[in-house]
Amino acid sequence: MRIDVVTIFPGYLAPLREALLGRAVGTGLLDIAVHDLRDWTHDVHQAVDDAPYGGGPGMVMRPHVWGEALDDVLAADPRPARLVVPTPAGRPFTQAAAHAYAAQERLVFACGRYEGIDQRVVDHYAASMPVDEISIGDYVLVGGEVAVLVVVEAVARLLPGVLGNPRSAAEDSFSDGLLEGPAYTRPEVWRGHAVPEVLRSGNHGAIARWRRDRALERTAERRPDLIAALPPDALDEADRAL
Ligand SMILES: Nc1cc(-c2ccc3cc[nH]c3c2)n[nH]1
Repeated sequence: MRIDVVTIFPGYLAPLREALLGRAVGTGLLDIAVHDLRDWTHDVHQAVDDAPYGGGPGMVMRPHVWGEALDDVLAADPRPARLVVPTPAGRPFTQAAAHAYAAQERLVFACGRYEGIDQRVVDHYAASMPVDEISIGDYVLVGGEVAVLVVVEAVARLLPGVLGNPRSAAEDSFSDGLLEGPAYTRPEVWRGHAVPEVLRSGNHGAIARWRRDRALERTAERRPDLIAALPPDALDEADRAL
């Protein structure tokens, strides 16, 4: 997979070179290119923003700079790409979306700043390629870069070979529509808190049941919306008895 990120703060994307993602890049599982939007400006001030039509606070990112940048970035690789634009007004980014993105050959991220990017940029490219305006949560960041870090990490970990143990991704929270339950490791007792006995019993059937029950309890308590969204056949009789 190739990932391109266009931003006025390339340094914000440095974490993509670290740890798990850095190794994925180093082993060729992932190809990441970060581009400075200002490289496509032609004025001495390298202006990328201007006042909003209709008035209002802040500035809006100018369409022509974005157009020149995205034209060049898209042309640099023949693989079909999906343009992803983080915005508080976007569709929620979910684990299902992460799986869909992991199947893409190429993702191009446009990082907005200020009050965002002139809407005509999204409208223009949406006429010729898939474009997603996505939100990583109902809170407002200062720019799209942090959202890109979140999305790239959620997607990259799903790529074959990136995670040491592929079962981790298969047993993720949300993989079965539920939140993960609690996890424990040594010591058996820590500050008077003991590990639940069933987890030390060696009874794999009882352990699986206990973990499922804890996941159901946690999901019902913290995210009843996920319970409501489960398909009718998702809960078995034992689940319903909980
Ligand atoms: N989920 C979420 C996305 C954002 C976001 C994305 C891009 C820009 C550009 C300027 N402010 C931004 C905020 N905030 N919260």
